[in-house]
This record gives sequence, structure tokens and C-alpha cells, in this order.
Amino acid sequence: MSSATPTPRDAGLPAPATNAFSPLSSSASSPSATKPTVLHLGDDIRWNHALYKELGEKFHIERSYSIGREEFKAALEERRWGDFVGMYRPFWNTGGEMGNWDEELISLLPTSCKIYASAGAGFDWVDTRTLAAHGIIYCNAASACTESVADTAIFLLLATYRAFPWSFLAARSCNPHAFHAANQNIAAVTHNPNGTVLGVIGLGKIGFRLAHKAVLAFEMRVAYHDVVRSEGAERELGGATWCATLEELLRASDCVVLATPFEGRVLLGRTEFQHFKKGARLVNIARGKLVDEEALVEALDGGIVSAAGLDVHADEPNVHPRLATRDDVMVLSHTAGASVESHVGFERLGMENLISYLGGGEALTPVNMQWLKKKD
Ligand SMILES: O=CC(=O)O
Repeated sequence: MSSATPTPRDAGLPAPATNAFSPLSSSASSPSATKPTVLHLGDDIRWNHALYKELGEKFHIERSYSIGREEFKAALEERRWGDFVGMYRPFWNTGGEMGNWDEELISLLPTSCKIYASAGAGFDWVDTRTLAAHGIIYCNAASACTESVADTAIFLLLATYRAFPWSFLAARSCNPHAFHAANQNIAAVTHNPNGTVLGVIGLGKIGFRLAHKAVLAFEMRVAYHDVVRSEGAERELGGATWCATLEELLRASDCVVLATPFEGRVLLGRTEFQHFKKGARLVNIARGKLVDEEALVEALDGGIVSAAGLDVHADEPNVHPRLATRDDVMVLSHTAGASVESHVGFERLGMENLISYLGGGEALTPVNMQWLKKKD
């Protein structure tokens, strides 16, 4: 196709409708001679149509839709989507069917690729260090779901202090005896969070926001453990305490919240639970694999941990059966960040990252700059 003949996409119009029903094929038009290509992974965007139109004006957009690993690898090998300069995954429901982004997959990317901008806060499924070694920036979208995840942390926190799972399950059972038992006995064992110590592991965007909400809502005192100490954040949190070691944090906290990425190792196992204050609580809105769930069951059985609130689980979509059935544990289905506002923000931030970085500016939310091998 001559570059003088505008395609619907060149004219800023939506892609031909047939694309939406042809998941195993790439886009209908051949790559534009003048525009660099961006590979869009997974389903259509749902919300930010004006910005997507702008993206389409700046880049030729190829679509992989939702194909499995072998097909995806074959497509990369045969350069089905050309020499794309960036990848865009607007939402976490789709676009991850190729599996983990490891050396095997990353080494098949065209050398032209400079950026992968994805939905989601966590990036345990992508080897960002290897991407960086290939000169590719990975941008996550934690800031788009900060509010939703922080709100969920507050819900779980309150559930652990006030035995809400027990109350909920008793009412839900429609068993008058269970209802009566909860109604009569809960007051003797539950507490207000006000004035107690919230121990945050990982004071990034989400950790900070949930701590801020806990200070505002419950006047909690904040302790945190992070590789980076931030005196500014400490002031904003009304005088938060930095703990140089995890053990120090665990010993100081009435409720421990995990808000740090999974970096290949369990953070809370048998040894660490021994450092908890007796009867402290645990909330996990980060990644299930950060916790040794068997050790958590033992800590709950032994009264070391009095209650837990878990949005995430080590073996999703399976929930540990001995955690799922307890009335001192609130379990959710990894939905802390799941709101319309997060979805809108994921789509938008991914496109903003692509437009800025590929346009010669800064990536807005990179996570692997420290390892990045520069490309021309
Ligand atoms: O877990 C959800 C996310 O990574 O955003």
C-alpha cells in the first residue's frame, strides 16, 4: 500500500471491524511506511477512545489479541507484527496468554522494541531485568490502581481488627446459633485500630497511600520498612518510623501490611512470624508468594497472628483451604485493584508512557531504569 493512500487508521478512524473477530491474525492493514509500529496485546481498549485515536495517529497499531505461548513465539519469529518499537497491554484480563516474559520470549523481540507499557501494579510475571538488558523499558501502572488497592487494604485491616469474617460468616450461615455466638462473643476479642501501629512493608505509592488513609481514618501510627528512607513521607504520615530491618518492623507492628513486589523470595515465613507481636494482624494486598501460607496457618493456630486479610494467594486461582475456611481470615479473589477507575487509568497511563517515551521524552512510570542498556 502506498503511503499516499490513507488507511482508515491513518485517517484516525477505528480499525476495520473484522479485526475484532479475528484473534489469530494481526491487523488487517500492512505496517505504515511512515509511522513506527506499536504492538497492542490483548483486548480492545474500553474507555479512553480519544487517546487511543491519538496513539493511532502517531503509531501504526498492530494487534496480537490473545494468543498462547507457542503461537506468540512463532509470530515473533516470523516478524508477523513487523519491527515494532513498543508494546501496550491496556488491561490485565487479557494480553498475558503468552505466559511469563522470560529470556525465551524477550530474546525473540525485534531489536527495535524500546518499551513495554502494561496495566497492573505487580510485575512478577515479567523479567524486567532481562528486558532492560535488551534495552527495553518496562512501565507498570501502579499509580492507576493506588486508590483502589489502598481502599482494599483499609477494608482488610478493619476486618482483621474487628473480626468481620466471623460476623459475616455467622450471619451468612443463616444459623441462629452461629449468629448468636458471633453477636455475643465478638466484642470480647475485637479492637479499634485507633492509635495502634501499622507496619508497612514497602512504602511505595500504594504503601504510602494506604498508610495515609489509616492515619486519617484511624489515627494509626505508622512504621515502615523499605530500602529507601523518606523523611518527607515520614512527616506527611504524622511522624512515621523507619525500621532498618524487617525484624524491627515486625516487632513494632500491631498490623503488618505487605505492599512490596514479589522478587522471587518469601518474605514472611516461620522465622519472621516468630518476630510478630503476639496477636498482631497481617494484611496482604501485594503478592501471595510473599507469604509462606503453611507458616501463616501455624501462626494463626498458635495465636501469634490473631487475624489475616488476604487479597492475594500463593497459588492463584487456588486459595489455601486452611486459610479459606477460617473465621479469623478474610479472603478475597485478588480484586484489590479492580475498579472502573483503575481500568481507565491503566489504559491511559500505558498510552501516555508510549507517547512520551517514543516521542523522545521520559517514560512516566518505568521500573527497570537502573538496569537499562541504552539503545540508539
Ligand atoms: O495485582 C494486581 C496488579 O498487579 O495490578
